[in-house]
Amino acid sequence: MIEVASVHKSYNGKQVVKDARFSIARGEFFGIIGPNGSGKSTLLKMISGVVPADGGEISLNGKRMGSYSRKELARLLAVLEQEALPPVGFRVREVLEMGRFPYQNWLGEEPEDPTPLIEEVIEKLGLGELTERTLDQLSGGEKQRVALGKALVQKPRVLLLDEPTTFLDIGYQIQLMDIARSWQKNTHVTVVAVLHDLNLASLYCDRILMLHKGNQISVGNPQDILQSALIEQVYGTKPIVMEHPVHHRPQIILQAGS
Ligand SMILES: Nc1ncnc2c1ncn2[C@@H]1O[C@H](COP(=O)(O)OP(=O)(O)OP(=O)(O)O)[C@@H](O)[C@H]1O
Repeated sequence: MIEVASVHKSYNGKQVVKDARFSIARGEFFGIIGPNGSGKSTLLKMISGVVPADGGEISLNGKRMGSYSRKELARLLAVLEQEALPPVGFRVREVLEMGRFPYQNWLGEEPEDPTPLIEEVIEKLGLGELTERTLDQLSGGEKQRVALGKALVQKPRVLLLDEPTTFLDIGYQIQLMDIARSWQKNTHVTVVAVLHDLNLASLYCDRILMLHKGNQISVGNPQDILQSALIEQVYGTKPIVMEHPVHHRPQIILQAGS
């Protein structure tokens, strides 16, 4: 359970996240949406502990984030962001093995052999043919799958995804989101995902937080949040919102301007 209470953050005197307050249940798939610069990544970075909040409190399982050691946090949280990948000379298998660092002693050993878990992730993410390649030999989409693989190998309680579908074609977007969701269902990991694509947010999230200029506009299920008038107010463009014929969730259809 993640609790965010009255959290705010400023850069150069400008508040970029203002009074964020919400909670995320264990095992929930929680989305954060909002226009460019609305504070999504900053909020995610505060949840992961990378960026300190200026005020308010974030707690995880009833304990303040600041009271966890770095190693404890690394076992609890994994973040998917491409910048988190190591230098390009590393091979894919080595990168996946790095996901086990939080569990290793100073000799690089851990009580249980992680190989079956690493093999499971390689298989689930279809990385089999890439394991001996170095990162500079991968496409943007392949790197994104490796970054997700490293995060899953970490076996976190909370998986933080910062725009996970960037660089991915529609097939891989769905594949990555499906993998995150099936992992969530099987392991009860809590997923917090910053998403630009409102249709993906609609299809995969249990609840969504909408931000606008650092303000928390609303938190609720996709039907509550993905309404045409609210989207227009926040994004400045009016979409048509229909019910998805298969999933019965909001489907956002963009309209070209005149
Ligand atoms: N390290 C920083 N120093 C100064 N300003 C920053 C820093 N990081 C973010 N900002 C500013 O804070 C605001 C929110 O940025 P943030 O990256 O959280 O937004 P976002 O909603 O994730 O945007 P995008 O959708 O464009 O990725 C922006 O105005 C940004 O310029």
